Amino acid sequence: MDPKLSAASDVLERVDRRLLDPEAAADLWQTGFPLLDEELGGGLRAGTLNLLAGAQGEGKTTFALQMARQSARAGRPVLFVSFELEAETLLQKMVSAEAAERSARPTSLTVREVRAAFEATDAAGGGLPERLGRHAGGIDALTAVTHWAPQLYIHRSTSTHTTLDVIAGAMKDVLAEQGVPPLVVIDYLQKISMPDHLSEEEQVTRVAAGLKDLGIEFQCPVIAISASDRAGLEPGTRMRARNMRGSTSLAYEADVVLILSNKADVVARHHLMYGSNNGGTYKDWSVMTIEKNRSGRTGGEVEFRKQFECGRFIAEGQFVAEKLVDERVYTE
Ligand SMILES: Nc1ncnc2c1ncn2[C@@H]1O[C@H](COP(=O)(O)OP(=O)(O)OP(=O)(O)O)[C@@H](O)[C@H]1O
Repeated sequence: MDPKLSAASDVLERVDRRLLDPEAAADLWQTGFPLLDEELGGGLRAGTLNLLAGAQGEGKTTFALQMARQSARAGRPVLFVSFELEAETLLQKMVSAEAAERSARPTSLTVREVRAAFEATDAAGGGLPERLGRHAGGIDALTAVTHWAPQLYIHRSTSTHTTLDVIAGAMKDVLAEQGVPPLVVIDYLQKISMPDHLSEEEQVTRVAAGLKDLGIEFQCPVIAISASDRAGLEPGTRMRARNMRGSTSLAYEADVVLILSNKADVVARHHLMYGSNNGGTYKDWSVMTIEKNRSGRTGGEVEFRKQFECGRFIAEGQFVAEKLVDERVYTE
């Protein structure tokens, strides 16, 4: 019988077996952002395509890295497909984020300091422990990262060579080595190599369908960052799911669509003028809108404070209390 064909009774039995076996992998991956997990009905699900889009520089890579770190820390493998940044750059952000999370102080080991240690431009000597050990929390952060680092696989990808098949091959490799499928992160979807004769719309359609298939085949979640179309980058526009490049097919294939916006750009004008908060602090927050959500409520708005100098968002977050608007209230 086709292994993809199952009687509902088999499904119930499978769930029951899973519940009784503490070793069996759960089908939910927590994101590390408790409010987002709540909105998603517990976390990211096996077999889903989860898109992350947003304004330029608003922290898409940072957010995705944080979800990757959460999974690795929980002992579950991650495949990070990076078209944008070198593996070392990603790790620098993660070491800094780890230090910040462990520190009660508002300032902590910054990405810049970690980079100086990695690149030996810090006027210190020795290897990583000696160089990071000069900073408060440096050794603890390095120890923590070293502990979960075997779970994180980084694929340095290029738009000329990294096809869906290459990504599937990397997923197979991780599965073979770890015995369980990885959480997959793609940074970013429109970079995946496709035959040149296809239009961009066709390329994006096939990539989205292919990523969804991989999630189903390997029974893992796929998180893909999406680039914005020109309209979504226009000043005066709030990016929406429809502004993802190749959007019709993307939104159709996706199970979850998350959009990051700068709070100062999307909060209604009266809050800026009369609210207890002000523009200066609103810009320190990113609003995440849950524009599509197959397993829960759609339209949820949660916000996270940025700490980009330490390569992270503060994970606790809060629900957005203010009214948000589609048009930016001011442009610079
Ligand atoms: N060392 C640092 N200190 C402070 N801010 C930084 C540092 N490195 C990067 N940033 C800022 O952090 C922000 C988030 O970067 P990130 O790469 O996560 O955003 P993104 O939305 O993925 O960006 P893009 O649209 O360029 O792909 C950017 O605005 C970037 O300028």
